[in-house]
Amino acid sequence: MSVLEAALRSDSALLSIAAAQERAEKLVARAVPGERAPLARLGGRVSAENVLSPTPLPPFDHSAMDGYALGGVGASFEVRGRLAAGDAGARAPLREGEAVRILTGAPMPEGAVAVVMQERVTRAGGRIVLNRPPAPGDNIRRRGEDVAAGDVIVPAGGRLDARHVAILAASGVAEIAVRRRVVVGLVSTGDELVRPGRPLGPGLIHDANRPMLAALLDQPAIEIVDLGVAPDDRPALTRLVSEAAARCDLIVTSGATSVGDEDHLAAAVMAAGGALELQRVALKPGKPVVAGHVGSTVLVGLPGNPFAALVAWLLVGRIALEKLAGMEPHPLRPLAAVAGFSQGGPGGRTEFAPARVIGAADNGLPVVEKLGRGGSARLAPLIAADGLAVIPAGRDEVRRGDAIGFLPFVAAAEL
Ligand SMILES: Nc1nc2c(c(=O)[nH]1)N[C@H]1C(S)=C(S)[C@@H](COP(=O)(O)OP(=O)(O)OC[C@H]3O[C@@H](n4cnc5c(N)ncnc54)[C@H](O)[C@@H]3O)O[C@H]1N2
Ligand code: MOO
Repeated sequence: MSVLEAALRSDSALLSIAAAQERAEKLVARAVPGERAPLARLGGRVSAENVLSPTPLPPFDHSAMDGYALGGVGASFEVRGRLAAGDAGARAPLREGEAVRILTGAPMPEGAVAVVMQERVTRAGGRIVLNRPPAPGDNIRRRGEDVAAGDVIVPAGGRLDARHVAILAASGVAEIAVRRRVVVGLVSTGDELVRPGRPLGPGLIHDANRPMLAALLDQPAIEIVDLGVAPDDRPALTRLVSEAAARCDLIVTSGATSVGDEDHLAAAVMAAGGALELQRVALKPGKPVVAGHVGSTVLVGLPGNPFAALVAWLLVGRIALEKLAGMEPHPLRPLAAVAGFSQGGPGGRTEFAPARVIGAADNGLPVVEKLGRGGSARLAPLIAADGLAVIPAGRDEVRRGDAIGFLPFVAAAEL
């Protein structure tokens, strides 16, 4: 038995979640390389460069309102001409006592001190009288007040969404460097697994983990490779892991991580020339999660029980994926919440349990109730849950009203 196998099989001390996250990050030497992508393809991708605005925003001083640009600070003005959005600009500077009819977005004429909204003037023939004079500078949007030319408008390592696309488009940038999609291979292990849609024989169950992970990773920054089910057979699993390492940046397996006779993952990783550098994490459920390398490919081995696989992925696996994707890994941070239940403490592991928000405490924090009776194989409680209650390791007990953590599913869903 190798030292690693011995460590896996002993009841040695557990890695803290923070230590496991640090190791998961260190497993990744570098992010995947970059490529160029147009605006229409940026949603959900990760920027690979600090993008500088080639132009100030707004590019020229313009009116924020429909009204009149005023030359001077008087109470009555002679209206001379009209400026609309898209006009190149006024032919002559405004003089004291003159105003120009101006529409939102039109360039400010030289000499204008403010724009008055049309609702605040009385127009009589060719003149306006101000009901309420504006302060100097009112309703003028200045060139560069939003963005100066050369400002970083999109930082490297950000997950891009509509906000980033808006500022890039406004700056006239049509494409940027993004990380190429991370190729993630998904493998389920176990002789008992049957693809959903096929009938079950005696002793068999449907594979829930691979479809679950595929749904979780169905994101623009990721290309999923479905590697199917590996049997409980060391040579077959070794072959599959070797082949996957040649094609993928990250391999995510489930099952075969624990100490049973058919738990072959650690041995298969070693036989494929790899090594596990993370195992036994203080997670409840999810303790048997492992991670390591096969060549330059990172491998994350999730426990077989589906809820344990989900928790181990969210807390440990996704850290490696974020680093590969070119992001600064950001561990999920539970929100402050209040227990709506009482129970014994989780011992040396941090407990995650399906939970629902049932109200607000006097201090405004959400009160959460646990759903189901626990168990890393149960899925039904997740359906009625809003997220996961988080009970930190080391608590002796949890009493109704105690401070606990809460991880909403919405926060956990995205890379
Ligand atoms: N003696 C010990 N036994 C176990 C320990 C332990 O510390 N000592 N840990 C338990 C914990 S905790 C978990 S979690 C499981 C993890 O086991 P494995 O990762 O080795 O997973 P398997 O044994 O292959 O499967 C466990 C369970 O999950 C079902 N499974 C597996 N894959 C799937 C899938 N793709 N979809 C749905 N269900 C799946 C499998 O049939 C088993 O019922 O080990 C405990 N044992
Ligand atoms: O911790 Mo296991 O991961 O309970 O089911």
